[in-house]
Amino acid sequence: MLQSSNLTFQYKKTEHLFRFPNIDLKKQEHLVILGKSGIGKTTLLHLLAGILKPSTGTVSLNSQDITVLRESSLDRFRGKNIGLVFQKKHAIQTLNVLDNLKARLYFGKKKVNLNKMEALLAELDLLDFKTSKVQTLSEGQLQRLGIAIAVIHEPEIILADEPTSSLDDANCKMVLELLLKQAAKTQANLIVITHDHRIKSYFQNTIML
Ligand SMILES: Nc1ncnc2c1ncn2[C@@H]1O[C@H](COP(=O)(O)OP(=O)(O)OP(=O)(O)O)[C@@H](O)[C@H]1O
Repeated sequence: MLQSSNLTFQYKKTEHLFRFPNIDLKKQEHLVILGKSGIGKTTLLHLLAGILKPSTGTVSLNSQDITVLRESSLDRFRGKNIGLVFQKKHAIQTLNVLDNLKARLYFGKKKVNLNKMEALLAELDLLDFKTSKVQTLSEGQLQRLGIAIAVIHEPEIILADEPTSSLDDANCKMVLELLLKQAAKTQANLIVITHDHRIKSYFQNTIML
């Protein structure tokens, strides 16, 4: 399903060349990538998502090497196949909760299905807020909306950047269980990058950068 091989990356105007270990995940296998601050975790996640182009190496999702795709094809591919849970919440502030999900489906060229959207919001304890504007949500609700936006289009792979670092143990457990449950529902791969060692036990595969 997801493979990366010989990935290296250098930011413009910097000396350091990042070298990343190879990744090989079969369907429904999950991975946590650990490492201290500044080691390159977000850089690796952005390479896996096709947000950054590597200096060398390949990233293949379902046998499609995304490093050879042009910008517009890559946007389409990412919109359809990848779900991103960002450190900073990325809902559209001026839209309500439901419209944020519709926007994500539209971007991924997937059908809008009200029942499906409402079922997901119910699972994430957000159904009562479906017509609420994003600005009025609490931090926890925003975080759960971030997960809903990342998975509503049923991506092949869910990539999460530090989803638990600022959370207490109970919320850390809840967010991880939600991510794992959503991944199981659509048979997606889940990759989490973090420096939060509490979450190691949830994953069968670990890479330490
Ligand atoms: N656009 C950029 N240009 C130059 N250097 C960058 C850029 N983005 C990140 N870096 C540097 O690359 C290194 C790795 O950054 P990255 O965000 O991947 O680390 P990280 O392991 O995710 O850190 P953290 O856990 O603190 O989020 C850091 O030293 C950072 O300053």
